[in-house]
Amino acid sequence: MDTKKFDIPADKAEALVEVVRFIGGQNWSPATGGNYSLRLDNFHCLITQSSKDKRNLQTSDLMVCNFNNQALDPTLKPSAETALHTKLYQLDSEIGCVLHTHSVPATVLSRSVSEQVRIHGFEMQKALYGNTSHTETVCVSVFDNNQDIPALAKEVERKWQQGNINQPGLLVRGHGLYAWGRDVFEARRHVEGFEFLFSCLWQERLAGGMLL
Ligand SMILES: CSC[C@@H](O)[C@@H](O)C(=O)COP(=O)(O)O
Ligand SMILES: [Zn+2]
Repeated sequence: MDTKKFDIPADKAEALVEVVRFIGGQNWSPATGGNYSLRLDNFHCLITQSSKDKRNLQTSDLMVCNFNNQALDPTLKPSAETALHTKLYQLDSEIGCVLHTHSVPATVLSRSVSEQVRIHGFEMQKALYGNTSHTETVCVSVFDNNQDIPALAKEVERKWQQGNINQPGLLVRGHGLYAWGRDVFEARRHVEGFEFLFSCLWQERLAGGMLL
């Protein structure tokens, strides 16, 4: 067990809390759903404790876990989905922040497709790293939900290694969005971009097709 004391950098904790409160204010993290983390180094992340109210998160609601999903302070209970965060940090050393939301559009859209959500024709696609035109097609991978989070993380690893995750986010069916970025700012832009795009797609579906 890694019980090393870790001094949490105040600026990082405050930046993470600020983005989580913003997300909570959008109603993308209701009923304690969602979890949020930030890389501290190549072995540790700062992550939300389990079952905290994300709309009014405090820096004291954060804790440090290592990439083996162990809490440095064993008296604190880390997010139930810590293993997905730590898997992403290990898959890509450039990932600096992982944000997991439970919005209505992401949840319903993920239940209406099989393996991916295809997004085409929206200017907002450019909010997602690597996308430069509405004429491209953004494919967001969808994973079946699983209460066994380490198993779900392994499935993410498998698809990642096959090259099948090429956007800064993925959906878990009937559950929500995981989005990431090199820092909190970029991860927030990705969450906002995805949530906007999912909302557009869902509203188009409700309207019975494209509104063009
Ligand atoms: C309110 S149910 C949501 C949880 O089961 C889970 O999916 C979630 O996102 C929050 O879990 P948490 O342990 O608080 O990080
Ligand atoms: Zn969740």
